[in-house]
Amino acid sequence: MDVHVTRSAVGGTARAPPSKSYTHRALLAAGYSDGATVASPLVSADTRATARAVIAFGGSVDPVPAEWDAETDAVDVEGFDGRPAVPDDVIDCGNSGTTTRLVTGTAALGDGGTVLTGDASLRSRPQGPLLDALTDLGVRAESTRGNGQAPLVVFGPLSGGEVAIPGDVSSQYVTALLMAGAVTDDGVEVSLTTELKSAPYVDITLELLADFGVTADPVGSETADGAAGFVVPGGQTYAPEGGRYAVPGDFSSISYLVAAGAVAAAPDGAVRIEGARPSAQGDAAIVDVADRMGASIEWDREAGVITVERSALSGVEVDVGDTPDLLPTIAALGAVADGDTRITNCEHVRYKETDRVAAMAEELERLGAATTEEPDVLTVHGSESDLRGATVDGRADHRIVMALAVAALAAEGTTTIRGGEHVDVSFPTFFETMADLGATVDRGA
Ligand SMILES: O=C(O)C1=C[C@@H](OP(=O)(O)O)[C@@H](O)[C@H](O)C1
Ligand SMILES: C=C(OP(=O)(O)O)C(=O)O
Repeated sequence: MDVHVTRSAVGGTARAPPSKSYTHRALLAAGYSDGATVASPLVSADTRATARAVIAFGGSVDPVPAEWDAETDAVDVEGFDGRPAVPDDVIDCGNSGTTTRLVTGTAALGDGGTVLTGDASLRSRPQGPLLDALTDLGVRAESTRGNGQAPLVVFGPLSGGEVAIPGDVSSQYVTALLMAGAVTDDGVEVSLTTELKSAPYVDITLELLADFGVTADPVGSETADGAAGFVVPGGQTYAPEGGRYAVPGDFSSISYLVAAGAVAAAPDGAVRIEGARPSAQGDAAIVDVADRMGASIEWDREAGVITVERSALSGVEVDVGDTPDLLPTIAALGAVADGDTRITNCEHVRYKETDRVAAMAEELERLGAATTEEPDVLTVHGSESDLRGATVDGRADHRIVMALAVAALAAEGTTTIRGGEHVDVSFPTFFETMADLGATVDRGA
């Protein structure tokens, strides 16, 4: 689907969608339990994939994922109580890396084989370190093509143990081992052979596990950042207090709304974002990044409200080691800001739905921005007056689509974004939300 976005001013109040990361974990944790309700889940393509996996392992999900819609404010899960059944069929993880990695961990617990696959993007993403770790733990875990990518075949059962894994490809491997490790007989101890990238996502896992009554800890640090590894005792039971877990708002999604306000809030107007309560999400760093670039931004943490006004932006340096999903947003902000925005420590951002470093460099160039790409640094040489509407390719990647839509708000004329439908992965109402804020958005053919 082509979406046409014309330079326009925005203003008013928007609500952050629920967090994708917490929703995946909460659904799977509810699957590991004997039953729990996930309140205010994100209803999206990726979270449906995790719910389908819970069903494949013998859980039940009400309403079923195919029937989730905008009115779905809670999902009741009857879990498989730590003992996943062997699925009747292949598990289709769609476009979702989180589903694939976390569910590979679940598959390892089964007393039989599980096959996982997904779309072309998913089948190009790295799974090798997780397969190797499971193999070291005595599980047969293979890529059918022998290239470390899905389709994957996993034969459990896993009883636990000690394992070493690199941390610089995906933190989701650690999350998978911790979530599954809690219901093994012996527990799992993971030691990191490299620095951990995307560390706040492991903090999200630890926070959610604690809310489900499961103990897991970093080794050698208070948080995932700087930890030498992680340990989760076995034989634990997943059970959230009161049988219910409520998902907080999503700061990766909030980043597009913050950026829209920073580049295009009407004079005398502001974008107000509700649902922005503090949690373990590293992507809350977008507030600080926008502030450093010169945006007028305030975050009332207690009320969970962010208010952004437009002001002149200038380039900054940002390390995205902890916050890979912010790269597209920061690159879009950088295109509008004056001067250079250097986004460093971003090699792992190349392993997402697409190579997001190359994608943002190339697509922003189409809009008139100059960029310089190095293996782990993206520099955007920004200047709002250079931006002109053009046809850009969203690369079948939700975050590229949304970041380009933000840049389009500040580009002269109209920008056509190919593949607008991919926002369904994490923020299905993105274009409605932008239109409600006053952006000129035409979702034509
Ligand atoms: O665990 C998670 O929920 C996620 C972890 C991050 O991936 P990596 O750990 O692979 O960097 C992030 O990019 C992804 O969108 C969601
Ligand atoms: C990379 C992402 O998700 P996943 O790894 O689950 O595909 C994302 O949402 O940006």
